[in-house]
Amino acid sequence: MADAQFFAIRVRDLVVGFGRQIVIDRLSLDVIRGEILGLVGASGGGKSVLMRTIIGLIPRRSGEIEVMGQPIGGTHDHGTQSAATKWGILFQQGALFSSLTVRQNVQFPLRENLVLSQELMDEIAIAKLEMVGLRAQDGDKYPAELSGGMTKRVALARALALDPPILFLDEPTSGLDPIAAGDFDALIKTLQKTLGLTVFMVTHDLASLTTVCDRVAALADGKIVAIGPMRELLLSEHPWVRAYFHGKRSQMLQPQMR
Ligand SMILES: Nc1ncnc2c1ncn2[C@@H]1O[C@H](COP(=O)(O)OP(=O)(O)OP(=O)(O)O)[C@@H](O)[C@H]1O
Repeated sequence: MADAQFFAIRVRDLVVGFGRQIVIDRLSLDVIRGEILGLVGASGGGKSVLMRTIIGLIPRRSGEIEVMGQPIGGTHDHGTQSAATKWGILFQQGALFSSLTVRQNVQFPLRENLVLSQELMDEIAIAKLEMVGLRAQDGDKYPAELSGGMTKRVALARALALDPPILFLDEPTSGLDPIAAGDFDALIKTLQKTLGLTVFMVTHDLASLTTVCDRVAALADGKIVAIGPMRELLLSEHPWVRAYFHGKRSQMLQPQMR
């Protein structure tokens, strides 16, 4: 199907809720292969729920989801678990295993999913650490010995361990200072270009949205109310999108965007 080659993620009429609360309400969204899509929305608006549902970690009430041409969840429950391990995922609390070294953390998905010699796993770990801008010797450190920026990079190296075609990032720059956040953004952009990765990124970071995202999608009232390059989002008439990008705080931060 031509569409499956063009789109990395296709979501149709998705409904997700908890008890009486409907969080995602007949939402549709297409993510193009090779793009970095930024997802914005109010706190508690359902961004993480949407991401986790796409990955197959949260059940849906109705709707269709396809990731890299494969249906997620629904009646194919055996596919759910493999989807979560097959795609690279960096959660907001992307905690590393504190009792494992950096190298062992990066190797964790390899151990869980493949049978490889220790030598090969060590080579892969070094390659992944270098890919995210860390040194081979950082592999001997424990998570408690890392800065926030290094921790995110190790979590990213772990997410890349199985060479996923798609990365899911939940607020990857939260908690980083602006320089570390900018460096992390540049790394994501480099990975997109060099590995041809598709990136689905939940973020509140206006700098990330303007500098690395090819398109931005705005989630409000359980739906995608605007989607397009940042310059188009800035022209959106939707009240929530206007308030988000043209509110006092955004204007203070982004005078050049007006
Ligand atoms: N497992 C769950 N059980 C019940 N309710 C949940 C569950 N997960 C999320 N919710 C609810 O779904 C809504 C959306 O939460 P979600 O974490 O997706 O928001 P968000 O847009 O990612 O917010 P933030 O920007 O603050 O991280 C919230 O009202 C939350 O309480």
